[in-house]
Amino acid sequence: MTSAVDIVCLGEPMVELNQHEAGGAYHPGFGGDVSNAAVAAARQGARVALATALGTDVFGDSLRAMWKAEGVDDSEVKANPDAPTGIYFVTHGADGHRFSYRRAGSAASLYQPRDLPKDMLAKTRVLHFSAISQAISASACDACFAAVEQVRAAGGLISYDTNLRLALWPLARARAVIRFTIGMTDIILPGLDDARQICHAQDADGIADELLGLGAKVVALTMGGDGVLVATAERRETLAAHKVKALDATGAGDAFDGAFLAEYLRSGDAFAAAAHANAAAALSVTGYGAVAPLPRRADVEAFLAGKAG
Ligand SMILES: O=C(O)C(=O)C[C@H](O)[C@H](O)CO
Repeated sequence: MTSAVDIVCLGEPMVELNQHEAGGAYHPGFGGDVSNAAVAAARQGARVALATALGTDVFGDSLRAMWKAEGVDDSEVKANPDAPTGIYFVTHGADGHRFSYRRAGSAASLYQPRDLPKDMLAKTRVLHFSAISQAISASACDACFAAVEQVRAAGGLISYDTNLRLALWPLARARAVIRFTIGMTDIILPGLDDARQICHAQDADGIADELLGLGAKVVALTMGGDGVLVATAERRETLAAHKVKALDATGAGDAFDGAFLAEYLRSGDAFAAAAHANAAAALSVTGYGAVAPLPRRADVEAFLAGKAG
């Protein structure tokens, strides 16, 4: 019997090789946007599971070991002996971080609707996935839509990050799929740069209006140094960004997503959840890699208490 979880994260986990300094060594870590969000939520106390597939290789084994240590449920992660686990490299330049993928034909990209964990999806409170989960292949995209149908039929919430990666698909297709998907989501978590490519509006308020108009119930628009705009049909608030010494923004949006969902499920308050997630995301950029610097609940609370005091 599948035990109930709070959040099922659907998408591709990967091993990360992060070059901290130009010309320097690549440091191993973990990535994959929804896996990052899963760990971020677990570190805030949520019960989280992954729905995906991994290769039966050392990279897949290391992701499973990491999830075990983090308390993330991998019981529904398929093992595919015929396809590899994806990897990606992170390099840093004057214009920020850059990703180079080695993921074509990965086990996660071969994921199909029939691989979905039906029982788990019927019980979860939230399904979280992203446009990367859809961009990696047609079958993975089909699995996302099938999962949305199953979770909505069972009364769960749909959370979606637009994570636009134009190395994976062309903008016209991405925009069409993302705009259609937003119509099925309860919680939409875009970054401002993505939103400007997906929406007609270019200013934060106009983007929030457009996303609510497409059907989202809660919008949390992350705007880097300009903070976060949180909007529902009834209320709207901008939270200022926290000033921290930023080293690597890889996965900052995923840190926000996971912390937001964990806190939203705890309090039912999107504005309190965004304040918590805003602090978690700020802390996540103070170290290298998508997963290692993700803060725990105590870190976020201490940080916020320090700000208040
Ligand atoms: O870009 C991707 O597909 C990844 O999942 C790699 C990173 O971990 C992710 O982009 C960070 O948000």
